[in-house]
Amino acid sequence: MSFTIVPARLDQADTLRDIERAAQALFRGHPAWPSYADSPMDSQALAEAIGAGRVWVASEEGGRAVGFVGVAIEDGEVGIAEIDVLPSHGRRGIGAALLEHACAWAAESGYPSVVLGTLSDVPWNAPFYARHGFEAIDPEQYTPALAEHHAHDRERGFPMHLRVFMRRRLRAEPDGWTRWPAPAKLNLFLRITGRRADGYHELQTVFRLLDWGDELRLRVREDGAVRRLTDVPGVPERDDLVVRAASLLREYTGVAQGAEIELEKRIPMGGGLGGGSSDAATVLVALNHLWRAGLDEDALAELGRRLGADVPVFVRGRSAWAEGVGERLTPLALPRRHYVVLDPQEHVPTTALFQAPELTRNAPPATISSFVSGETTENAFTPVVRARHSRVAAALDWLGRHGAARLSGSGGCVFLELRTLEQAQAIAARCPPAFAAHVAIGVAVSPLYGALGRHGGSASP
Ligand SMILES: C[C@@](CO)(OP(=O)(O)O)[C@H](O)COP(=O)(O)OP(=O)(O)OC[C@H]1O[C@@H](n2ccc(N)nc2=O)[C@H](O)[C@@H]1O
Ligand SMILES: Nc1ncnc2c1ncn2[C@@H]1O[C@H](COP(=O)(O)OP(=O)(O)O)[C@@H](O)[C@H]1O
Repeated sequence: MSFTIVPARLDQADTLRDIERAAQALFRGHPAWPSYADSPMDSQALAEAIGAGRVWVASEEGGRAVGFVGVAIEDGEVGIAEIDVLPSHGRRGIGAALLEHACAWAAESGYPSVVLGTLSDVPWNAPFYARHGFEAIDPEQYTPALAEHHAHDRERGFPMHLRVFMRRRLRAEPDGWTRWPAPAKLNLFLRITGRRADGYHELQTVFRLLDWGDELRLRVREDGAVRRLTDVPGVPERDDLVVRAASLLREYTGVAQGAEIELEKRIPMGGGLGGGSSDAATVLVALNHLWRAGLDEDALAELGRRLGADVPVFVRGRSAWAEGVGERLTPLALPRRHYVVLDPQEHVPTTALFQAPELTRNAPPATISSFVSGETTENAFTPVVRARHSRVAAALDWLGRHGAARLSGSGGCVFLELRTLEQAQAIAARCPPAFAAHVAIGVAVSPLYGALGRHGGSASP
């Protein structure tokens, strides 16, 4: 029997919980059984991990999920949060393949190690992980996250004499692939203050970067070719901003190398979350590093601006106040906030909206202080998009029942800002099936720079 390992889909969450339950049943009679049975995976946390691309399933031919692995980042290393295989499918190498998949993901992402908690006396636990290069961690050496897991296990009545935390040190992937995040953005407000001679609009906005987004895999090619290996519906290879970014960087720097690019798209395209722009910025920053092209941030941001108005903020990697067409940036320290982002799954064309006669394009300039005080939160596109796109209007209305819902960029995604993760999760959990909901945290510094640091570059923009 053959199987494949692919990112989990949200509609598989219940199946994964069933697999967990079936796998745990093997522990019946073991002293760990009561605490396992008492603490199944939290469904909202599982949905978020799937949405973040941190869960992979092993599927049989025909698509049935028979096992899965989920990871979380803790203290700068990757933790195996859960790994389960249906007992009926045990002893076929599925668990080993899932474990290796998670370790390869961690190595490509530049993490130094993978950790997990397991049972010392169960043959398919600690001895299995030891065969895969994991070593027991001395309790004296626990990281804060492991110490917390340990304390939590004790509290829930876990048999602590059998508890063992293990770590595997990683080496760079031998095939040369590296992984890089491309975060989404929200526009916390957007005002159009004028129109330039070239037809572009002068605007003011606040870009809030999120900890959630697309993921790119990059590998240097020595023959100078730039290739996208992933099909993106509606975007031919040569038009893809990732290919255009790589080609522009090559031409500008005269670097002889090329690149292979794979894309894991999660950010809805044309959703006002800046997905294509962020992908392009990630390619610029990552290939500048991998090709040792040596451009500084200003030069990369300028190349980014040639690709699109939203690219520079992702290159600079800080949530910011923006003016001009979005390239004049002032980093902004924003309070820690959580967001529910709804995708109404309706494509909203940016160019047509900028051309809409009813768009207010001569607003008086706002000030940073009027934004910080909470006075300025409007988005100039909202009335235009509401009138033209009924699904976006419905998403604004639904989310608006829970607070001050806003449009991001030219839409169609809409969002609500919340103080706590729990508030955001509770709203996302009630989201009608017509919209896709994501929960994300606003970040001061882009996760792209964390990845650059892990890959040996500078971790701060
Ligand atoms: C509205 C915003 C707000 O962040 O975001 P999105 O909704 O696209 O995410 C941006 O200004 C969009 O930036 P971006 O999507 O990079 O735009 P570009 O590719 O440069 O331009 C697409 C088209 O939009 C129009 N455009 C764009 C930016 C701008 N300041 N004035 C414009 O008039 C132009 O007609 C241009 O041809
Ligand atoms: N790598 C890419 N990802 C997404 N869109 C891309 C990409 N390359 C080119 N595009 C084009 O850019 C358009 C805008 O995409 P995107 O940046 O995701 O949305 P928005 O500008 O609304 O925030 C897409 O509709 C698509 O035609």
